[in-house]
Amino acid sequence: MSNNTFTLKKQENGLAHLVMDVHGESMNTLKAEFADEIAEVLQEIKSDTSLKGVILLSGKADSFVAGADINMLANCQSAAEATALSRQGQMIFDQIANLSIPVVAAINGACLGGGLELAMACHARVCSDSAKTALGLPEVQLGLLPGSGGTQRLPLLVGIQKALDMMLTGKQLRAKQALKSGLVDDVAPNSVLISVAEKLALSGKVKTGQQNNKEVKLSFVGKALERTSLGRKVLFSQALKSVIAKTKGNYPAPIKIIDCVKVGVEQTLAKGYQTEADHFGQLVMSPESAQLRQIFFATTDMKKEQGIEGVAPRVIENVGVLGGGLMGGGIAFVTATKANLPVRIKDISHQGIHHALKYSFDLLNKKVKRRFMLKSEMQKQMAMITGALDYKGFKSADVVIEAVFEDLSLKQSMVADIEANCKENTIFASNTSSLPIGQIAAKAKRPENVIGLHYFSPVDKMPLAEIIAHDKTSDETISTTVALAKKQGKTPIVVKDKAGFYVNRILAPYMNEAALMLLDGTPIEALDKALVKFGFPVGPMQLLDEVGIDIGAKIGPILQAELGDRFSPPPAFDKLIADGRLGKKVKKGFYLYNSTKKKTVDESVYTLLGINKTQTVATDDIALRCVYMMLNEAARCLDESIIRNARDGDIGAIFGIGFPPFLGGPFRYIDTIGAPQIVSKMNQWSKAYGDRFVPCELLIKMAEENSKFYD
Ligand SMILES: C[C@H](O)CC(=O)SCCNC(=O)CCNC(=O)[C@H](O)C(C)(C)COP(=O)(O)OP(=O)(O)OC[C@H]1O[C@@H](n2cnc3c(N)ncnc32)[C@H](O)[C@@H]1OP(=O)(O)O
Repeated sequence: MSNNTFTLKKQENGLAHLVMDVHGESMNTLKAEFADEIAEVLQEIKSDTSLKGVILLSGKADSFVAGADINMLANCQSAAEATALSRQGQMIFDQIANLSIPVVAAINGACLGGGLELAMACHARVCSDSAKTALGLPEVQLGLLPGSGGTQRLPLLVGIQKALDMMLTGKQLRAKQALKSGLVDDVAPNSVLISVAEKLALSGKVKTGQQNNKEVKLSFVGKALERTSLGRKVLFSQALKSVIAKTKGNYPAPIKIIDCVKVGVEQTLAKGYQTEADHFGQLVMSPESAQLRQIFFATTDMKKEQGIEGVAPRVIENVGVLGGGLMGGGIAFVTATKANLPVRIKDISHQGIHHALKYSFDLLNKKVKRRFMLKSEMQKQMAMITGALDYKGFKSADVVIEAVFEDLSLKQSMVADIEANCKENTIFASNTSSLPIGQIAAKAKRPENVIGLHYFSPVDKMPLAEIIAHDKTSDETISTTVALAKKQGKTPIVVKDKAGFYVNRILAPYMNEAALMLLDGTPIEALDKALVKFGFPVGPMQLLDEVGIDIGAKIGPILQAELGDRFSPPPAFDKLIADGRLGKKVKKGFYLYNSTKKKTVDESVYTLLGINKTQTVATDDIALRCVYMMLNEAARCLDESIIRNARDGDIGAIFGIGFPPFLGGPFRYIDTIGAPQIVSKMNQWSKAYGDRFVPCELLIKMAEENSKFYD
């Protein structure tokens, strides 16, 4: 077998198949070292005058090309080196585009980043209708931009607006969407993909060389925006405005993406390519991209871990869910639709079952309405979810996930019910956010089967799951629960059974600090703005409104009892509960929830809490006081082995709380700032504001040694 990545195989019909297969790797990625090989293949194509066309395909069974090799980019030592890589990619793809015989890409599976840029350099594209087929330019999620011509080619294929939307969000298109947008020319079942691509290549309809730019179909408004200089001015300035509003200036890549497109459209393609390469080089070296790439590496590693090393998970065929509320409904949804497992819900009322079924129905129906899903597929998925008021149908459950009210004796009785009604080895997984798993398992006959499986709301969207083993949980239970969470599309972290586990434990002091500043007179909007500017998706006051002020108030005393006074709930907050001010769910919280779209603070909160509004804390200090409380607690969690390592702590905070991804998570952020600086600031604040700011032992030790969490 040849060791070449690219092989040209001539066919009897006069076409050649150009197969890309990076040997020894599960996925094709583009590496600089392929340049010579590609040059040779291109020369071979050019010199064979009998060739009628080329079909570019992947040698991997279910993926095309996953982009440029991110490791290669991470190893770049200078912006000039990364710019040169970009230039090299652009030049090679340009040579493909300039071939005088039709080159058609046959795409099955992931076609992302540089992979899509390669496909766009071909003269036409056909993709399979497989669920695995996804086309997109996700570079922005790595803090980068498409650096092999993507910022110039995509607008020519799908229009400026659609191209910006794809590149600024990194969203991936399924086959049908790709066809509708003009990104691909045809869609076919994978079994006939190559013959459809061949037919197209031989049809005489594929334009080659530089003349392959067909006109993008645009609506009337689309034409006005994209085909007039005034329209484009509006379009680009709106795009920029919306990017700045969304990123608060924390992410440089989106701004540079807009610039590349603008230069290519308003000036010349050549200048567009040059701008793309220059910006790409700068972004590869940016700290934001370095952190975002680390998140990719961390999550890729985590996909391979199985809970307890060397302990294989048991096969899961059936899942039960107790409680049809918001969490139960969400858990049933991801179990049926992502894990593809039949799920049986038990609730005490028909209404509860109905609620849970409706949760899935509404989400799936939205997909059907948008034509992302066939009605028959929706019916198939809905048929996986059934409900009952008793334990009928639970006998075969391998895992039962409990999502009932946060009440210890209720949860203990659920454990007893499952032990009585299910198999000997059925796992009982509790979705508690605050009760110790050891206590839930206290009366269990088989405590080794009891574990915590903590999801975050909304379950269908939030990517994290905390897996909490108490001291008697068996290793097999841990590995099996980790496997289930992964199947449900979650990134699980295994944490220790102590109050608040990891995520709520680090969130609580952050929220408390915001509440204390509010009680000191800092306006609600100033608090929220400061933390959104810092990079959180919402501010702490808005978060309290979303989660429920009563929920926050419930967890506080549990944490205080087990972990100490730094968790004592802010005084006067019980007045909010007494006032029925529970947050968004009752349309009464820190903000007003009337029909107007603009978010407005409910000024009556200040009177209720006896607050004299005066902003005395500077915006940066507002954010840092909250964040440093979180960092300190995260370091304590690592010191107490609540989390297994700093990586889990970073991913947990980013995926569970929305800790700013461009900062890499609490531990990477501590490394960036430096433990000595953090300890010194916290010592200052502890003198000014109280003992809660006293830095933990681990941070003090690290400050003394000037050491870091990561090498
Ligand atoms: C110049 C250009 O514009 C710049 C670029 O192209 S930057 C890269 C843009 N591309 C991306 O961001 C895609 C990144 N990859 C992914 O999102 C996912 O891997 C995927 C959706 C393609 C597949 O997901 P999944 O099936 O779960 O497989 P996953 O475990 O993630 O990946 C399989 C292997 O491929 C590797 N891989 C995937 N894409 C990679 C990439 N772009 N670079 C390096 N390695 C990559 C993974 O590290 C993993 O390696 P391993 O088996 O040695 O651990």
